[in-house]
Amino acid sequence: MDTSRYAAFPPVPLDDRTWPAATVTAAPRWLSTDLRDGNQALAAPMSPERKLVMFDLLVAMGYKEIEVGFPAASRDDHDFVRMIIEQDRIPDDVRVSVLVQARDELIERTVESLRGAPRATVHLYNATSPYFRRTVFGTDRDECKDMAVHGTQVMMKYAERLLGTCDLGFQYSPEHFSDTEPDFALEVCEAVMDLWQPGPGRPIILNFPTTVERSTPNVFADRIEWLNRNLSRREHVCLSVHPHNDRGTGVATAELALLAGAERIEGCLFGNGERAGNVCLVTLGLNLYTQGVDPGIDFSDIDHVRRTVEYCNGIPVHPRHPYGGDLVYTAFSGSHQDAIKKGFDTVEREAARTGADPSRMPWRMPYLPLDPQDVGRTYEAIVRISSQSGKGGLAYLMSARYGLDLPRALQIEFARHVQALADAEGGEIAPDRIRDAFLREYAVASADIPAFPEAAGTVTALHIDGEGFDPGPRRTDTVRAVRSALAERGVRVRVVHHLGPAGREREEVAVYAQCGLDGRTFWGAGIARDVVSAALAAVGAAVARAGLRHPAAPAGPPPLPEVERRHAGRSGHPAGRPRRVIAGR
Ligand SMILES: CC(=O)SCCNC(=O)CCNC(=O)[C@H](O)C(C)(C)COP(=O)(O)OP(=O)(O)OC[C@H]1O[C@@H](n2cnc3c(N)ncnc32)[C@H](O)[C@@H]1OP(=O)(O)O
Ligand SMILES: CC(C)C(=O)C(=O)O
Repeated sequence: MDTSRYAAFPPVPLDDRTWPAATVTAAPRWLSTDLRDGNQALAAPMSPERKLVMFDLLVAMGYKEIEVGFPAASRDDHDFVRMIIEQDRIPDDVRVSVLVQARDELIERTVESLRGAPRATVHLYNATSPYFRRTVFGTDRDECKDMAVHGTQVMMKYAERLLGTCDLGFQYSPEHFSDTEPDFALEVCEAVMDLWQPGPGRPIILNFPTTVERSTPNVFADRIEWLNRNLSRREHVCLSVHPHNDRGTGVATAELALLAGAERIEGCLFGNGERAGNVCLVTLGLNLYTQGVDPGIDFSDIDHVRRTVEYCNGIPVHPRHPYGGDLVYTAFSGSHQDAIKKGFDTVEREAARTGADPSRMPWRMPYLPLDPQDVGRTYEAIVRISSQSGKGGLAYLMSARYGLDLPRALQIEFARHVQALADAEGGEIAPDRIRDAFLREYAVASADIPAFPEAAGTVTALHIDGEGFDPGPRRTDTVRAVRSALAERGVRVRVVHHLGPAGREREEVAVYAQCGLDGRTFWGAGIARDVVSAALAAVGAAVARAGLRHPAAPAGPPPLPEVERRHAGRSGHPAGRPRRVIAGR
């Protein structure tokens, strides 16, 4: 590869820049150009029906400025604009805009397409960079400026036809601004403003694109800060940016531009658009949200947004796309899963201690910058198990999905079984298979435990999972009942542990018995509606696993139970744990 064919981008001389110390405290004005820049980049542009689906989505999400097309481009584009106007589909608080080149015949048709709209914006553009001046237009600087001025004149002439019926706004973009000499971009914009005469009640939008993103975002921010300082009539100018994503830094470009004084951002949902796309409005909006700034856009059902965008564009959204991809709230790796489990446990403890509603507590969670429930996702897919997972992830999954809080030593032992399964099979292991593996291995059917060899074994520890609701006398009674039920069968229990925090409601109890038998340790699990039955089953299972099965006990694994999954609602348990562990036992 020959790097000598490429040149580094020139920096902007701005030594007293202030944007690095700025912070963003309010959302900018957003413009969705899904129906224009997004649409023009599709191999198969949207049909009128898909355009309408996209338009309705954008309106429902709360976008107030929507570029609805390039009416002079095609009959479809023109007719769509006519349709939403004639069918009165544009809400009162939404302003549509249409794009046009600085060419007389196109401008007339474009302005005409807006007839009957109560408010709209005409967006005029021409490229201003030296390369385009030379190669595409064959003009010098003055001629290039004249294109913009003439286009504005023509636009204003035709706009008179809409006088009194339409509140017509005006937007001008020096296309390829990021490759244009800043002083020339300013000169062109000033000439356009001299004609339009922005003032009170007559604003102008000046929109500065990185038509092709070719520099780092700081260079663009310097350019925006320079413009912000040098544009005249600044209070009547809405300084807008239109970042593309050729270097993969469209989001950073937009965010630094905001720090530098931009007030409006144009982009597309999930970053559709020419080449590597326009800047992604979902990412920008939710980046603000996770800083505590209201983006003013409804992202509460991100999967609906994603599915609709995929339908309209005919392009799938990458599973790792920020905030909306299928996998972005999922951890496969062990240490991530372990930290997430500990994070949820902390929330649960804190909620139990303070009585706070977990869904209203400040969000702080390892590896999850956003609460998935805020965008309509559940906690179910946070942890998925593969060969990269460890005991923490397993423990989370067993707890969050099946209500089984395994003691640490059992987590470690069970993780080895699952690892062996993952090594043997490769790929992901579905949660239900993990649950089944657990039950098959540890909840071995054993109706009774008369074979427990009094002299040879003892129950080293019983872990009661699900009786955590009562730290007081009832808990003591429970322990007493369990001990005496086992004692009747000649089984001594050394220690009883309670798992799970106080305050958790459960319909079933799981007991995990750690038994020392014949000099080795065997775990067994029992799940039942009462703690005594669960404890007997757990000890029985441990005995059976040790090979000390009572002759009358049924051999083999128990029938697999149905699992009732309950996802916590927004006010539910942060980990979405089911109240009932396993039904039908
Ligand atoms: C960065 C952006 O996304 S800008 C938006 C781009 N979007 C689109 O192009 C989609 C819609 N466009 C179209 O459908 C077509 O290009 C049309 C209908 C507008 C025009 O089509 P045509 O007239 O057949 O020609 P074509 O697209 O090739 O036009 C190129 C001509 O326009 C000129 N031109 C290009 N941009 C501009 C502009 N902003 N202002 C004035 N003239 C321009 C070119 O110099 C060229 O002129 P030439 O024919 O004298 O060499
Ligand atoms: C018309 C302008 C704003 C544009 O789409 C671009 O430069 O990318």
